[in-house]
Parts: sequence; structure tokens; C-alpha cells
Amino acid sequence: MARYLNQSEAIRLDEELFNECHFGVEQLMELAGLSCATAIVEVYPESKNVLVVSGPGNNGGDGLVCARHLKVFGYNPAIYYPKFAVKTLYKNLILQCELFGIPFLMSCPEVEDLNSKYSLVVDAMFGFSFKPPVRDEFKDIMHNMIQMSTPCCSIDIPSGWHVEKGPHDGECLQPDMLISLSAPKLCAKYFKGRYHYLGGRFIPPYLMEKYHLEYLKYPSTNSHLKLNSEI
Ligand SMILES: NC(=O)C1=CN([C@@H]2O[C@H](COP(=O)(O)OP(=O)(O)OC[C@H]3O[C@@H](n4cnc5c(N)ncnc54)[C@H](O)[C@@H]3O)[C@@H](O)[C@H]2O)[C@@H](O)CC1
Ligand SMILES: [K+]
Repeated sequence: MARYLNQSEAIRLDEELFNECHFGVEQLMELAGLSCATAIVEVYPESKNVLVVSGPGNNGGDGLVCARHLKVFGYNPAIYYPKFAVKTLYKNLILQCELFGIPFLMSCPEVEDLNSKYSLVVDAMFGFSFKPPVRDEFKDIMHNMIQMSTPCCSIDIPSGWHVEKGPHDGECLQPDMLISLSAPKLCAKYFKGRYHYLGGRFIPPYLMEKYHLEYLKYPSTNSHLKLNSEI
């Protein structure tokens, strides 16, 4: 059984990875995004037309990295990035995606587009720093993703969910797949989809112990691990 982190534990673990272990954000984001891409390839080998919806923070950055690796693995990803990136970190990731020939959508895709053009939508809008309610610039895409019939794979947290209490008032995203990074957060207890994975394989042993995280055995060289047994 994996242990579930609350929001402040997830934020503290993240800070310790950067401040005490001196990992760079690019380092961990690359590993996190790669693990998401390899998990997606395992679960959806035929779903080549993927839309990655990336938000303004590091969860969105994971999505950009994931899109680039999916492209390398022979998928046809497109990206919707609703909020203009200011930080160099995200601008560089966007440039790299463009250099790999990944298109960026200029406007919010309608539900019909999500259903007809894509066989998978990757939700990389918000991660463990999200505080509800969803702000205006993300409302349309959130609404359309809730309405769509295309399967959704959420990175770390199903976007719009409370990090601890899960889906709250009103309609919420119900992803088919959830890839928890480092460790599942409390909201993962409410996940009803078919595939729950753990991704990222970069926590030093002393932090595993400090946060009482279970040593789960990643198969071989994989950086993703299936947590439930529905597959
Ligand atoms: N510790 C780890 O294991 C790692 C975590 N990473 C990723 O980093 C994520 C956390 O990243 P961040 O702390 O940057 O935060 P998030 O990506 O969760 O979101 C923060 C951004 O969303 C905006 N936001 C928050 N609430 C909003 C609302 N209600 N409406 C609209 N916008 C809102 C904030 O203004 C900010 O720009 C994790 O979930 C994970 O995906 C990885 O990149 C690297 C390693
Ligand atoms: K997400």
C-alpha cells in the first residue's frame, strides 16, 4: 500500500528535494514527465493522437516534457497552453516542443474537437499547489474536458480537485488514469478510474523514511509503477 500525502507534506517534500538535495527543477521535471510518457505508452499503446493541456505551474511543465517524450515515442501530441508563459523554464520547454514539431492550439478546443480529434487527453493543468475554485482563464477548457468522452490521464492530481478532499461541489473531471508523482496525495483515494500509476523515481532513501513512504518496487529500469491491479 502506498502512503498518501496531504498538501503541506507534498509541498514540503518538494521543497526538500530542491533545497536540501539540490535537485534542479529541470532535472525532476524531466524525470517526472518521462515517467508519465512511459506510463501512458504502457496503458494506451494505440492512442497516438494526444492532446496535452498544460497549466501555468510545474504540473504544466511536466505536461510539456511528457508531450516531447510522447513525440519521441511515435505519438502525435498537440498542446493547449492557455496561459502565456513568463518564466524561462517554461519558455524553454515550449521552444523544445516546437522544435520537435509539436503544434500548440491557439484557442480552447470545443468538446466535439476533443472527442473527434484526440484518443487521449493528458491533464497537466494543476498539481499539488492548486487552490479551488478554478480561475477564469481555465474555466472553458476545464468545462470541455469534463464534458468530453475521450479518456483523460491526469498528472499527479486530477485538475480542479481539492488536493486532499478530491472532487468537490459540482461537476469534476473523472480521469481514466492518474499518475501520482513521488507519492499519491490524499485526493487519490477518490480516484475511480481504471489505471493508477506511480511515476518519478527520484526520492532519496532518507526522504522516503522521513515521509514514511513505502518502498515500492519499480519493475526493472521503469520509472513508472502500476498501483492498482485492474490492468
Ligand atoms: N515533488 C515532486 O515530486 C515533483 C513535482 N512536480 C510537479 O510539480 C507540481 C506542483 O507544481 P507547482 O507547485 O508549480 O504548482 P501547480 O502546477 O500545482 O500549480 C501552480 C500554478 O497554478 C496556479 N493556480 C493555483 N490555483 C489555481 C486556480 N484555482 N485557478 C487557476 N490557476 C491556479 C498558480 O497560480 C500557479 O501558477 C506537482 O503536482 C508535480 O506535477 C515535478 O515537476 C517535479 C517533481
Ligand atoms: K493535473
